[in-house]
Amino acid sequence: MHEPLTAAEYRAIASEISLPSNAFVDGSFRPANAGKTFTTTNPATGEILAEVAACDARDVDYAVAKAKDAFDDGRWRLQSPGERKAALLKFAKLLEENRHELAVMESLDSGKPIRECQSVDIPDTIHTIRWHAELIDKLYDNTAPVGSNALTLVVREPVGVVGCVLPWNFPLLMLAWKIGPALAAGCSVIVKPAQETSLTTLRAAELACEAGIPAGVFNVVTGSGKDVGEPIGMHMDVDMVAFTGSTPTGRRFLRYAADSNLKRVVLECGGKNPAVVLEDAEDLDLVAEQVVNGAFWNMGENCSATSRLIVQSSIKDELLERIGAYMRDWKTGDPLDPENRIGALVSKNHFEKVKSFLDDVKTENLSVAHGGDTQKGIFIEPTVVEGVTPASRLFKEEIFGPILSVTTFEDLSEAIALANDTNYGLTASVYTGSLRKAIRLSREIRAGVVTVNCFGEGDATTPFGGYRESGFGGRDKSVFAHDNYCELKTIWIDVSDRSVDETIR
Ligand SMILES: NC(=O)C1=CN([C@@H]2O[C@H](COP(=O)(O)OP(=O)(O)OC[C@H]3O[C@@H](n4cnc5c(N)ncnc54)[C@H](O)[C@@H]3O)[C@@H](O)[C@H]2O)C=CC1
Ligand code: BAL
Repeated sequence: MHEPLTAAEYRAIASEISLPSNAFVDGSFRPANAGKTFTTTNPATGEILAEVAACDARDVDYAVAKAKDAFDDGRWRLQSPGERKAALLKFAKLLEENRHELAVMESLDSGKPIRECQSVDIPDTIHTIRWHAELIDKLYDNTAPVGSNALTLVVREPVGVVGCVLPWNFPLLMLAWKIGPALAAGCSVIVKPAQETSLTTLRAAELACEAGIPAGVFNVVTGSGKDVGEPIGMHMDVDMVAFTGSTPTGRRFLRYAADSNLKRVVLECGGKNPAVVLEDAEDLDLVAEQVVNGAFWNMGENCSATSRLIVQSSIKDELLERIGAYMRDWKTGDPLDPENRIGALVSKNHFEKVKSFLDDVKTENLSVAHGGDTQKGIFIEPTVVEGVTPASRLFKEEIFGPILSVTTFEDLSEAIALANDTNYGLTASVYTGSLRKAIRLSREIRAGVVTVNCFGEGDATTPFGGYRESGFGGRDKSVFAHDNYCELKTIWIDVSDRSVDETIR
């Protein structure tokens, strides 16, 4: 269904593509109130793609008012689950019909390899919208076991107006993780894409409207974190914020909520994710393949990226050799060429941040086992660094780039201690031939997702989110995400027989 095109075909789409640039509010595109714009560029070439509306607090006020009107008059939330499902399924169908255009737009705006956009970002986005659409007419509300004098209903109701504040690393997919359950639940949304990557979000809002999701329900306000993100966080009529991004910005949303209306906040933040490889791992080729995929998928610009390889010392050299062999398939270059698995980093600023970790390799006298080249514009070759200790910045800080650090251990207790030696707790993977050790590691590592003998983030049915500074307030994906966007209401109906003298409780 998602057949890949050739590089020439993708480039032809890129040369003809029409790029949205205005905010999308109440069913139509509109410039920023103050008429300001910011430039979005293709990070792989530096070419200017579009001048996008630089909105501010007044635009946020306008969009929130429209979203609140839509929520209050019930044009979406009061539709039956079956009707909302039908509109969301049509939205998914339109995304699918426009998948090549969306994949190219995503790649141009973010530097992501088209091969990933076409095989992961776009199909997973569509699947996420479909999955939440399909869920809503299969969920039953509850009654509580209160006895025969009352009937109690425990019902879910949509939380209200939701601000979705998004990162630049998976622009469409993170949009789907938030708006899939939010719209399915009957909420209205104000989406703030990252400034680096606004384009596909704007196009998605247009397609949602075409699919019959009523005006005012899905709004997009483009601009900076300060000018748009903060006013959303502080707004008295925004009932909830769903955020994916860095931990420092996540903290800000908790402060905004405390300083405004105590809005609900769900945060999906950073990670410093370990892959723990024991000497009894059954297939070191499979381990190498999975570790390479975990570390370098999306250039390591991924909150779940494997960034710390924690390997038993007896097999370190052999595993690194096999990792080197798999890395040969990971070619760096033009993101629109499906042969390339490593594209450009998202921006010059981000490139400088990632490159600073390579500078640490020199100052800390660490050894580069593979890669390390930064010579091509803002491209960084996948890199594996050996001999990293817990004291190193490479071990402690989220790099969000294609750099994998390697640390060795002698026994299981040391492996667990190293894996947990972080303030984060998003994902981890463990590789062992022993079921007992796999289960022990899975239970002892403090992370929201642990994969055994593979790397991954689960699928639409499984919750995604982190322990400690990786997350707060709820999970993305699965039926648990649906609950994030719902209030629980208790309705207590007295059915006691008043003809007899009975105490009414
Ligand atoms: N967990 C994840 O998926 C992500 C983690 N990151 C991490 O964060 C680092 C920095 O990347 P950034 O783009 O700066 O992430 P960020 O956390 O600052 O940005 C995420 C979103 O928050 C908004 N935002 C920024 N400052 C804000 C503020 N003061 N108030 C309200 N909203 C605000 C941004 O405009 C964007 O839409 C990366 O190097 C990476 O380590 C970045 C993106 C995604
Ligand atoms: N990998 C999906 C979640 C994230 O990177 O933010």
